[in-house]
Amino acid sequence: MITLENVTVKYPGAADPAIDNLSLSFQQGEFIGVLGRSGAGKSTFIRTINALQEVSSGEIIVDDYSVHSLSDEDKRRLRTKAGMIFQHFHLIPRMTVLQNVLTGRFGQKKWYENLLGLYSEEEKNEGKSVIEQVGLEKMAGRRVEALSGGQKQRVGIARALMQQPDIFLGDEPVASLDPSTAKSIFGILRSVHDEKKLVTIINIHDVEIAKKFSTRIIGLKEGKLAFDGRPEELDEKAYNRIYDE
Ligand SMILES: Nc1ncnc2c1ncn2[C@@H]1O[C@H](COP(=O)(O)OP(=O)(O)OP(=O)(O)O)[C@@H](O)[C@H]1O
Repeated sequence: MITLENVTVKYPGAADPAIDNLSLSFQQGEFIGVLGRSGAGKSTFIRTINALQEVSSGEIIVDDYSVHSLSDEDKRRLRTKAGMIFQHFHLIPRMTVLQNVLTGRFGQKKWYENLLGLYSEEEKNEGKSVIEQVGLEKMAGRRVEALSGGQKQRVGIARALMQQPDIFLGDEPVASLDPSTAKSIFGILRSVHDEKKLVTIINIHDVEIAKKFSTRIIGLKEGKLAFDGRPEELDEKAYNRIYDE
């Protein structure tokens, strides 16, 4: 469903590529935890899959389409199919939970509908249903600025769900949360993933959480693949391959 063929990403002026000749394939239903030291290329990897970052060479193929040869319009359409969850949530603090969640439909609506905040009853009901799915039903009318970090990330997940995605991408979505909240957020992500049979690819620093919730672990080191296997295959030797200097 998602294939990377010899993908290299080199930032202007950088001595070494951030992603170095990576070839990988991901199938529907896989929940992939991406590990690696700081600077290993994890964020670049996620952003490249979402066509937010251009490749320097190689190809990314999603559902038979080569992402980087798509027009800007088609790239936007592809992005609506990939729900992105961010470390710092990227929510609108003064708007309510429901209003934030409804913005997940942004890419699928006409510009003036977005400008005027026009949503159908059906969309509002769907918004309420995804809010319920992440356990925030009592807070749909509350402003996001009055929520805890864990609750904000649940809103982030609900907004991504509102996109009706095929792919979930997460760039360190629990890095600013305490360990127990982080686990509960991963629990929600995994149950949504299983229910919708998505492809989920998430960068994470916490190896224990990655092993507990992923079906597959990818380890990056200096932009190259240092590990690709099942969580139970990530033994000490593999761990050292990813994290040793
Ligand atoms: N916009 C940019 N311009 C130039 N270099 C960049 C840019 N973004 C990232 N880099 C470099 O590319 C490499 C990979 O960075 P990236 O952010 O993808 O790593 P990461 O594994 O996500 O790190 P972290 O865990 O610290 O977030 C690093 O050497 C970084 O300095």
